[in-house]
Amino acid sequence: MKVGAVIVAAGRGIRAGGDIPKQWRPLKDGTVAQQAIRAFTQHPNIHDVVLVLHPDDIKTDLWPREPGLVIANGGPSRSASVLAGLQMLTGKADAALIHDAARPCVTGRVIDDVIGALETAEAAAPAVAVVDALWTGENGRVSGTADRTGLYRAQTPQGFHLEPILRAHQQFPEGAADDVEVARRAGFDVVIVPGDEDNLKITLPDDFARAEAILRARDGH
Ligand SMILES: Nc1ccn([C@@H]2O[C@H](COP(=O)(O)OP(=O)(O)OP(=O)(O)O)[C@@H](O)[C@H]2O)c(=O)n1
Ligand SMILES: C[C@](O)(CO)[C@H](O)COP(=O)(O)O
Repeated sequence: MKVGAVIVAAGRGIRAGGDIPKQWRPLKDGTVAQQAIRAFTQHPNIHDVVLVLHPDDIKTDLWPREPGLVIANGGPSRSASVLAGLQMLTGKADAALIHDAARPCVTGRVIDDVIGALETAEAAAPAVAVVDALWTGENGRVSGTADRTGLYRAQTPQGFHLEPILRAHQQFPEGAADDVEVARRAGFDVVIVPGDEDNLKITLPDDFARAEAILRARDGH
């Protein structure tokens, strides 16, 4: 099974603040996106990597010119960006791992587990079980509680066989929170593989320091 990767990096990182989109901010010995990209370009079982960029970023020097990267134009939603990336894998891969450029701490173990699950599963994605109590809140006060049984926090990379997920995204183009949601709309069976608490999505300003500490601890410096 030939596996490709789609790294979606066409967002604007509004919640993270800063002068440039979060995926282009410095992180350890590169940028946020570069750390995510390297996890896939340096993985022995990933053959093609597509980087999906916002049109405003393509002509800039913000994005890393990593060797072998194929570039796709992102769209107005994450789903649209994913579809653009998947289309660039047509004819090149049997399966696709779809990953947020905003998740720079992804490990080879998570990538291996998603690829391994695809040997027998229609789709596979990493997640961590919810272990905290869950509330609803209004105006700074608890308005209710919710049962956490069976709830997971989804991560990426989310893995699929290429043609089915491409068709699913074409069939269900309206925004979805993730690719598993699109796959479920198309009736796929999705296997959960163990996620990683360190595989955070950089979303808010404080997340950069946490990701930096994770990467430095992993390398011992
Ligand atoms: N139209 C979009 C929106 C998001 N993404 C990518 O999808 C990933 C997850 O999205 P999110 O964390 O929400 O990133 P942003 O949309 O940039 O963040 P914000 O909502 O704070 O603007 C990111 O790597 C982002 O670059 C994308 O490729 N195309
Ligand atoms: C795809 C994702 O990272 C899975 O948890 C998440 O849904 C992205 O959400 P965002 O609002 O686009 O950051």
